Amino acid sequence: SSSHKLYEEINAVVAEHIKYSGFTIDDGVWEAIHEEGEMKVYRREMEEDGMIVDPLKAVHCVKGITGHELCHYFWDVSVRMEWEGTLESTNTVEVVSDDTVITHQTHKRVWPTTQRDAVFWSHIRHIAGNDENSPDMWMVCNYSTDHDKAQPSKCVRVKMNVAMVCETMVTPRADGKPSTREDLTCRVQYAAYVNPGGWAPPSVLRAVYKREYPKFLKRFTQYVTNATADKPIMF
Ligand SMILES: Cc1cccc(-c2n[nH]cc2-c2ccc(F)c(-c3ccc(S(=O)(=O)CCO)cc3)c2)n1
Repeated sequence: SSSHKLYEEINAVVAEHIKYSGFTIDDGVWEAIHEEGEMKVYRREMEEDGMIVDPLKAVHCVKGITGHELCHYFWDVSVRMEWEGTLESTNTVEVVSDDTVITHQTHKRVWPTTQRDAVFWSHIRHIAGNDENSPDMWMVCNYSTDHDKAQPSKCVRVKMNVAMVCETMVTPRADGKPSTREDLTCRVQYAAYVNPGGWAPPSVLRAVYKREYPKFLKRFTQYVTNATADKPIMF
């Protein structure tokens, strides 16, 4: 229930991501690392006590799906193994409410670094827009947390703060008929801050980020497109 002690942190993290979701990338510090069609991926080089923690931002435009659908599949742990290529295992350690779960997941090892795992709350939220300068958004935040049911493991635990923020554009039909998927466009903003939690060679980490984020965004958005193609639209 929303009285759960986590909600103070959840509300603060959500507010922070909403504040930065209108971000500008022309402030010179964001370096484009990948552009493919509508997908543009940026990073800024940042270190924290000698470790690479390069924040990442990506924007994408996906035809034929809604922000609600994209966030639903990003939040739904039961389908994560189908689209998250580097995932080795996932375990839901607590269901906080119908919009928040705490998950412990391990990722495949990236040579030569130690295998990583993550324990985080994952919260899905619809922010109803009331006018054009506060648009209607769906978002999912994945934020590291501790949990006594998360087994200690051989992995190095990452600290992460990830947000998927979506807006849906619906092109009105001339014939006034109900919208179809051709009339939908989902504008996606993905922000990820992953502290690897233990030392890893900077060159290896930067290469992994540069390779893995675009791959993940492409594979995940393709997954949602396929999963929703023959289903009624979830607005
Ligand atoms: C997409 C991506 C970017 C950068 C690195 C890698 C990667 N390659 N091999 C291991 C990992 C790895 C290690 C630890 C992690 F926490 C995540 C991680 C990445 C994304 C997210 S999420 O919240 O965006 C999606 C849910 O899994 C969570 C954890 C990924 N994958």
